[in-house]
Amino acid sequence: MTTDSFVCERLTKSFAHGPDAAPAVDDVSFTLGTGRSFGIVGESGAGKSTLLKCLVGLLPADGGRVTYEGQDVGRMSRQEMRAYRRRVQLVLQDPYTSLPVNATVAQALEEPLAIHRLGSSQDRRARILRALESVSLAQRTLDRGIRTLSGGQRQRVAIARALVLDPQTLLLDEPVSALDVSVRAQVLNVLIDLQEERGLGYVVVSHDLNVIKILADEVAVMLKGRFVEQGSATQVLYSPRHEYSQLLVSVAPSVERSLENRAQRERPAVAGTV
Ligand SMILES: Nc1ncnc2c1ncn2[C@@H]1O[C@H](COP(=O)(O)OP(=O)(O)OP(=O)(O)O)[C@@H](O)[C@H]1O
Repeated sequence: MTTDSFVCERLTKSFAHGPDAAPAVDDVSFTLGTGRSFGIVGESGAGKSTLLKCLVGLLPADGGRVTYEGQDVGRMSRQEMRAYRRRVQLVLQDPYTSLPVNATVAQALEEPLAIHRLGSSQDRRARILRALESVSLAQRTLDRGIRTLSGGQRQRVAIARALVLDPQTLLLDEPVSALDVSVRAQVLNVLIDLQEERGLGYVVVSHDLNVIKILADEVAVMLKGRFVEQGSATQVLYSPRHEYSQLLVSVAPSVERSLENRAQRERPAVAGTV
């Protein structure tokens, strides 16, 4: 039986107030099943990052409700919020700014464990090695400085930094958009494999429909703060109903190839199509 991890009900968030101010997130509802992927696609400024920040409790919502495994995120005590932020990890789009640039990889991966006061030094080492392996980075990477890594390696370290806490859900904000086309497929493959190995749930936002096609089971199309369409990936991507979704699908390259990869579900190596 499928259970739900996130239930987001009529969520609204505004930054400006007054008669002409449009909410950044406007009456958004969706459900994420445990171990499933929910993709949100929309252009820059649609409200995608704001929505993720509300989900993780970094921004308070103005209206509506988010629950995670039945617990109201807006009503958590400090202690509950701390535990929640271990289980739900936000991976930001730009590994250049989200990682401590002067640290080594080992230090960057240990930091979240220290913040959450988790594990003995032996246990921390085991978690770090497991996370590193999960993102296909060699153990010798641990001694490298963050500055010396390529963009793809940094993004994999950013994902590993989330994984050391053994989360259940990752919120992925444009997980590959800061990367060269040639390394996007590498990182997408890591995310696909991780979900199979660890049963993680994903909420993934992107302006790139191909990324959504590869990662998501359910898809919402976001325009000016609202979900104008949502449904199964196959429905939204094959038979979009809203004219804005139709426009997005019509201009996205490599549609068929990505859909075929999803449909096969053996998850072969993602070709460099995105
Ligand atoms: N801290 C803030 N203060 C004021 N306005 C904000 C703030 N953060 C976001 N906004 C506004 O909210 C709207 C939605 O922004 P958001 O960053 O959520 O969009 P997005 O879809 O993630 O865009 P992008 O893909 O460019 O990151 C925009 O109009 C933005 O200017």
